[in-house]
Order: sequence, then structure tokens, then C-alpha cells
Amino acid sequence: MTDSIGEIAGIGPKMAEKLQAIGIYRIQDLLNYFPIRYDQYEQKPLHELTHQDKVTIVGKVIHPPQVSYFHKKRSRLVVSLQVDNVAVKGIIFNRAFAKDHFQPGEIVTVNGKWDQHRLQITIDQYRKGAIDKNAPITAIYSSRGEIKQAQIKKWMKLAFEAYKQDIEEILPLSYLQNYKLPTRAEAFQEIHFPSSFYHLKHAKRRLIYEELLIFQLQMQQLRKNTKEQTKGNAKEIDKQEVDQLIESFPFELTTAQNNVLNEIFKDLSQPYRMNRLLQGDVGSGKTAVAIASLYGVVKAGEQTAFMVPTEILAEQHEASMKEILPEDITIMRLTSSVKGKKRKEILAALASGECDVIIGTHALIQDEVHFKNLGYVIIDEQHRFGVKQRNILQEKGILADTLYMTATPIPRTLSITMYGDMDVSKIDEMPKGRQPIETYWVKPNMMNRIFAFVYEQVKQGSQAYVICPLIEESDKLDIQNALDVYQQLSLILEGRAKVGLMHGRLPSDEKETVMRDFANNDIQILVSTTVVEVGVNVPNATVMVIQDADRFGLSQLHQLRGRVGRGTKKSFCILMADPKGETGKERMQIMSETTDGFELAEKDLQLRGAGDIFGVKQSGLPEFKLADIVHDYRALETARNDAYEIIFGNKLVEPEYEKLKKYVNQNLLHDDTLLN
Ligand SMILES: Nc1ncnc2c1ncn2[C@@H]1O[C@H](COP(=O)(O)OP(=O)(O)OP(=O)(O)O)[C@@H](O)[C@H]1O
Repeated sequence: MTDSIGEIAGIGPKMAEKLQAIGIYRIQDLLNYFPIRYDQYEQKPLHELTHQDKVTIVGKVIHPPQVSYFHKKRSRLVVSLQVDNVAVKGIIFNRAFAKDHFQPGEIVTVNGKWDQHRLQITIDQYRKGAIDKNAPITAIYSSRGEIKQAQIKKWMKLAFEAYKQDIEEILPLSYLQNYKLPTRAEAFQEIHFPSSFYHLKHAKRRLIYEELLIFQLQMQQLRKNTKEQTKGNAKEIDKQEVDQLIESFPFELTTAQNNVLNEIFKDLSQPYRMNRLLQGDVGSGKTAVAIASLYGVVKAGEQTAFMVPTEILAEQHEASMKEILPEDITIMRLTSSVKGKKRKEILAALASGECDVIIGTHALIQDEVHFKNLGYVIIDEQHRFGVKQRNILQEKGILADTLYMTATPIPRTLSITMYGDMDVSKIDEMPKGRQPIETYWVKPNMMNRIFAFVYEQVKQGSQAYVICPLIEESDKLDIQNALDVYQQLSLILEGRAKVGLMHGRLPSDEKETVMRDFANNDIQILVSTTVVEVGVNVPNATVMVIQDADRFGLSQLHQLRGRVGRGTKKSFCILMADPKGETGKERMQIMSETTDGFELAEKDLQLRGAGDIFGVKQSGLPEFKLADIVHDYRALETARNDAYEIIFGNKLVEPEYEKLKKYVNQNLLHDDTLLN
């Protein structure tokens, strides 16, 4: 079915032009132009109507309608209708222009709320003529441009009638049977011309599954291609040496950390490029795993790059790696603030191979950066980097293995959508001895009590963060706010505790000094903007105070909260907020009750929608026609499992998958050579 829209009898060149203006060129485009909603007009006799229900009534207009005005601009239109020999009054508010639609003697269909006692209907929708009793559900299309509802419907009918026999089934029969799905042709018929809500539901179910399956097949195919097309990249990892390093850690790895490390090493020693996402809740020990794994690669003679989103993190990772890794390993740090001679030295060391491990921000992807033999790339908090940035770094190494790490808990539905082409490892267990963080939501007028509590903790040897968020959409005010709190606290605690200030605009060396002082407990209370949101690791900190907490989403609050509770001491998170809206209140409530990052992320997804969490464009989230990854997550999971079996079980070559294969091929990220 690739015929042009102009071939449908009844669609002339002018109409074809209108359709093309909204992106409909071919008949299949038209059939794929799905309704945005459905209106229901189910007609019942008057005595069967329920008081206060939304009902549909068909009747004959008895008198010319009457309009009266009240207040300044309000109007009330009264229509008298004869329905089964009973006089019914119809009221339309504020649409005096509707008067012309109700000419005496005409048959009309009206829809609205029924008042059984007064035999009166408050009309929401009206249309001329009686409705088709056999088709009580009407599809409503988005009528963009110059196209009217009635026109689209007419064309849809024409197109469907002329081409229904050409709508081929693309799913193997066994799928239809197992999932009790209607055929493709039936589904198209029901989605455009529903015979009942029951059939419509199943039609949607079928088309959503198909859409998700094709998407997942493409993802799995990409995944398989990565494995097959990147041969010749096996690293010889000396597990014993890595084990020795791990033994020198001041703790034992959790089972989850060990499992993930094994998965990574398995990938690294295979002759294909690794493309793996490491997920783990805040503080679950991802960095420890990353360091152990990169040590293996360095020992195998290749360079590694560790890309992080902030300068603060780059510095922190550098410091901890220098502490953990043996001295003969050369570790360097490259950020935009490293300039002049120092920068030249680092670039030379990367090109000559003298530098084994480079840690940096996006400065690592500048053109001037060249590696001798980059074999492994680790990207921390990967959703903060665009897809393009990720790829540039990877391309600097020939077939470099890549590990993406994220502490932002990504709900499963999102992760299998966004990262469907990656292998996923999870750290689903916290290190031993951690105590759950106690979270309290308080009103801002309790500020003094909170600061007294913070001081109590400091007296006991602990440290605290006080986060001052964005007040307006302005970085400056943000800093001002932090500055005010900093000055206020410094004054109150003078001589008793040292207060520090951190924000994005501080010069790099000052940032470094402040963070180092905080890490060494020379600063006990750190007043900061959200620059410490990700990754910052000071296990002695036990209190996180977040001002105006209702301005953050749940995932961000969880990240911030994750800065405490990283050691064995009991930790507290205090959310100061006076939210006005329901969602704000709900968020505070959920945060006080839940510490599980994944659960929070699921809730966040429900409260805010996928796009808001990552920004749809940047995240590369695909836009589906019918499917909604939050609502249809079960279908998504089923589709993912089926796609995995089909691709890795090599089933696409079998005859019953032939049609499906064509669809998978169609849009495989604009590369149609992949599935030959
Ligand atoms: N198995 C373990 N047992 C005890 N402590 C651990 C273990 N693994 C890591 N840690 C410690 O827990 C803290 C958090 O670990 P790490 O920084 O690796 O977590 P992360 O998952 O990278 O955190 P974030 O998501 O916040 O970046 C660190 O102080 C680290 O030394």
C-alpha cells in the first residue's frame, strides 16, 4: 500500500494538497492518522435515562430558541425539543450563536447532563440530524490546517473501503492467538469506525503492541549489530590483579557490585564493543565498580577516559582514584579551567599514551584531544550529556568499550525505551550498614529549629548541606539566595562551626578548595546551590536541608538527598517547603514516605510525564503514535521480551516473520543496510 492519496476516487488535486499539508501523502499515511478521541452517542428512551448522567437525546425542535443574557457577557439559550411525544427543554450556556442550529422542525442530536425531574438537558454538544444507532461511537480527528472533521471522516471512509483488502497482517499468527489480538485489518477498521468500546479497546491494544514491537525489534537489532560489527576488540583482563586492588578497598563489595563487575569484565574480554548502562540508586557504589573495571583495562595496556558532568565531580573522582589506584598508574584531569602549559602537557600525555586514566568534563570531547589507544570510556550521569557528545568521545577511541552510569533512577519503562539498544546492569543492593535516611517535610517558618538541629549534629561530629535552589529563573538570584543563607548561618554559628559556600560561578580553584575543606571536615556546614546534586561523596555528612524543596522534581530531590546516608551514621533530610498546589504537596508527602529511588522515579514519571524528566528532545525518547510508555508499560515489556527472542533467536529470517522484517527494516535509524 504505497499509493498516493490522489488515487482515492473522490480526492482531487486540491484536497490532496490539503492532506499533504498535514503530512499525509500516501493512503497508508491517511489510515495511520489515528483519532485523538472518541465521542459517544448512545441513544436510550427517555424513561431509561439516569438523573445527572451524561446522555444523548435525539429530538425535533418545536419553537425558535430563546436567548436571554445575564451578568455582563453571560447568555442562556433555551431550546424546546420533542422527544418521543414528550417536551424536553435544552439549555446552552454562553453560546448564543448556537441559536441558528436549532430551526423549528429540524431533527437534532444533543449531548449533555440530564435532569430527570425537570425533563431538562444542559447541552454540551449538539449536531444536526439523528445519529446512526449502529455506530454510537464517533472518532474525532485532530483537524489541523484547513481540513474539517467531516472531510477527514469522509476520506477515511473512502480510503478504508477501497484499500481494506490490502491491509496485510504483519504479525505471525501465533502472536494473534497468544495475545488474543484482532487482525491488522480489523484493528484499523475499529480504530477509525468503532462498533463498540469493547472492540475499540482491543483494536488499540493490537496497534499499540505492534508499534512497540517494531520499535523494540529495531532496538534489539541495533544491539545485535553492535555486537557483530565490532569484532576484534577483546581485552585481556587480569582478574587476579583486579581482585588484589579490590582487596585493598576499605570495604567488601556487595554481591550486586560483584555481579555487575563480572558482567562488565565479560563484555570487555569479548570481541565486541561493550555498550552497557549501569544503573544504581544514589550511593549504591557505582563509582567503586567503575574504578575497579578501569583498573583492569589499564592493566591490559589501554587508556581509559572517565567523563563526568561537573568540575566538582571530576576533582572528587581524581582525588579518590589517586588514593585507591597504585602509584604507577598515571591519572590526569582535564576540564575547561585547565589552561596553558598544564593543558598542553595533558594533551601530549594523552597522545603519547603516558596518561593512563583521564577524568574530565565535556572538555574531553574537544577536537584537540587525541588518545594513543583509548580502549574504555566511562560516562557518569550519562543523561546529562547529549547523545552526540557521548558519541564523539566514543569515536575518539577505535571501538572503545563504553559504560554509561546513572544514579538517576530510570524507571524500567523509560530505560527500555531510551536505552533499548544497550545492555543494562543494575546495582540493586545497598552496602552493608547503611541506615535509611529519615525525611521530614517542614514549613519554612521552622528555619530556626532546623538550624538548631543542624548544629546539634555538627556538635556530634557530623556535617551538613543546606541547599538553596533557584528562586527565579536566574542563576544570579540563586547565588544571592545561597549567599544570604551563608552569611546568616556564619553569623549565628560564629566561633562554633565553620560554614562554607559553594555555587557554580565560583572560580575553579575556589570550588576545589571548598570541596576539599568540606571533605576534610574543615567546613562543617556547606551552603550550596544545586551544583552538589550529583555524585558528591562526603560520607560524614548526615543532614541535608533543602530549601524551597517543592521546586524540585522527585528524582532531583532524591539525588540531593543521596548526598547523605553514604556512611554508617544515621542521616536526615529536611525538606523546607510550603507548596501551594496539590502536586507540590503530594511530592513532599511521597518524599517523606519513600527512600527507594526507583519507586520515586516511577511516581515522578506519573506526576510529570516522561518528557519533563529528561526533556524529550535531548533524551532521544521516541514519540509514539498510539503508545504511551507510562500507561502501556506492560505492553512495552512484553514487546521488549518478544523482540529479544525474535532478534537473538534469529527468527526474522523465517517466512512467517517476513512482513514484520520489512517494517523493522524501514526506519532502522535511517540505515536500511542493517538488516540485509
Ligand atoms: N560495598 C561497599 N561497602 C561499603 N561502602 C561502600 C561500598 N561500595 C561503595 N561504598 C562507599 O559508599 C559511598 C558511595 O559509593 P559510590 O560513590 O561508589 O556510589 P555511587 O553509586 O557512585 O553514588 P552516586 O550515585 O551518589 O554517585 C562511598 O563513600 C564509597 O566509598
